[in-house]
Amino acid sequence: MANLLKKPVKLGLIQLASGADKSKNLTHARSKVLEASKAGARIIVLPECFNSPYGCDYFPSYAETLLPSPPSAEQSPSFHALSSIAKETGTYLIGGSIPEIEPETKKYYNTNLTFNPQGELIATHRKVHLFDIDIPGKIKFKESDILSPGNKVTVVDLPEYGKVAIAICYDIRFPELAMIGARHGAFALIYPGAFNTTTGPLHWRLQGQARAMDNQVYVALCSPARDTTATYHAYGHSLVVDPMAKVLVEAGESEEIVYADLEGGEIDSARKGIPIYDQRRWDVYPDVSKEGVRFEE
Ligand SMILES: NC(=O)CCC(=O)C(=O)O
Repeated sequence: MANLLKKPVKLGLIQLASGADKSKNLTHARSKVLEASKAGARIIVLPECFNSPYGCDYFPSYAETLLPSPPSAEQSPSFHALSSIAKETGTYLIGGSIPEIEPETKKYYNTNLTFNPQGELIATHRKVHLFDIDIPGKIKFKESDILSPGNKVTVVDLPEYGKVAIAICYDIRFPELAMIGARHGAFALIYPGAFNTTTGPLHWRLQGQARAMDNQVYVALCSPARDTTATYHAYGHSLVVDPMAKVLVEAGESEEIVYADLEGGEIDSARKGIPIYDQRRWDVYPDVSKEGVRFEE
């Protein structure tokens, strides 16, 4: 069986407490990434919209320009902060997400930036499925009022370890995306996210376990800490699930870093024990990971 994860690695999820001040959020993110790297984490994840409050009212005022790449420090302070933190700590930094504005079209996106230990940008993922829901009396949210969707699947190679698939929050509800990532060799599906206090208790853990169980890979969900003074109350509960769908670690609601030690053997033994990965009936239904998958915007 292919060794999807080449060597064991400690994953760190930073359940960051962010506020309205972007530069304070960036400084704070740096101190937490330093803490995680000192604890041995070599792949570190930040939450969705880690440098701003989360909400349609905030996307335009916090949006940064990422093109042409690399952007200047004025165009994207978050790009430069993430790059230098990754380099300073010598870690892979999956930089949650930030609101992005595309300079030519003026379209807004919810965008992840991922850096290698040299501080080089190695992936971007624009949230593909926008969070548009309306549960009467509970929560109404329409990202598509402001944001445009991304148009690609993101699988990135971290040469020392192997591949990870990256997507953002609501993207986790679409198992096709996860399956494509897994079938393109990812050892982990990583979701910076910000579920809320209505859907979080119902589905956050379940979604993480379902994607792990379906695909027999590690799954990590990284949330902001809950701030009840903010307009959007993030669920928290950042967690890591193993390839047998067992929750290895789960945060509470406050700021916290959670860690998990990932090992390739766990993927192999899950797939050997319950061989669904190789029992697919592509003669009965199509393989979504094959036809027409877009890896470029
Ligand atoms: N930020 C998001 O995409 C939230 C998704 C969410 O809460 C859900 O239930 O799905």
